[in-house]
Amino acid sequence: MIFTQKLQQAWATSNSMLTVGLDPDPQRFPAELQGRSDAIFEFCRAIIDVTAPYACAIKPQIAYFSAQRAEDQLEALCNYILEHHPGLPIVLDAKRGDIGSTAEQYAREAFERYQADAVTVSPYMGFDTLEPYLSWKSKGVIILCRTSNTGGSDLQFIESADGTPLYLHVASLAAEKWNTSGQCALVVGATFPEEIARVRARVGDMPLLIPGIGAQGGDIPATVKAGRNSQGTGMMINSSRAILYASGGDNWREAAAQAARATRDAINAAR
Ligand SMILES: O=C(O)c1cc(=O)[nH]c(=O)n1[C@@H]1O[C@H](COP(=O)(O)O)[C@@H](O)[C@H]1O
Repeated sequence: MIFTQKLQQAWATSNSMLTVGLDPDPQRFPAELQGRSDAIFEFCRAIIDVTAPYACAIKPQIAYFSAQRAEDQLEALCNYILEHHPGLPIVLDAKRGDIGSTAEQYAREAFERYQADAVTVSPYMGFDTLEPYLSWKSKGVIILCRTSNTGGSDLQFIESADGTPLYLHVASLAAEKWNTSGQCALVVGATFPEEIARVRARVGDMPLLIPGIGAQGGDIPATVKAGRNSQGTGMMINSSRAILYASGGDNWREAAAQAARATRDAINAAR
């Protein structure tokens, strides 16, 4: 199923716009998993199982796996999601960006090796570096636009002669020129609701991946009001650490489920 369709269905069936981010840090794992060679898989599998009812997507961050030499565990997790939670889109957060020939390999990595439904990419090197991802017609290409970190302003706020900041150029290009597959989305940080609204005004109903609530302190009602589309949906609002590490004790599964449910409900209350 194509990415946008899978996402639409997930929004509807789970009544949720929460994306659960997988940033597994073994140092923060509960005691029962310490020292196990499959700890990353088991931690993430449990998190997925308990949070899936409250989520519209799962977003594994690839560096947390590759830094631990655990790409095999990420592969196994993606297979697990496809088998046990087939309605849940997998967003591989890799933030790739390189010349076309290399991008072809990154696209194969995301869409073949990990079977992701979508991948995050940087637009910094221009359209020809995005084309290899877009040639996978059913796959989502999620383009960095206005990132959640403070340093994002260093480049994203640079203005062209008519006063338009770079991040809005990215939004316009994504909506008007680059979206050849109809599967593009944009990353906009919850830490900047005003800019979310400006991006939404430029891109119609295009999906937005919005990290920055939870551990980064973004305001949920302001985010939802700024980012919802004409259907009252249109957002994958990501929370990673606030869910993964809601408790370091024996009740870590229940605490993660509770955090996911509370976040889903807070998002829905603002719709
Ligand atoms: O693409 C992302 O997911 C992303 C974009 C962005 O602008 N800011 C951002 O924090 N993220 C990711 O969101 C995750 C952090 O989420 P929290 O733990 O909820 O703060 C990490 O995987 C980041 O790489």
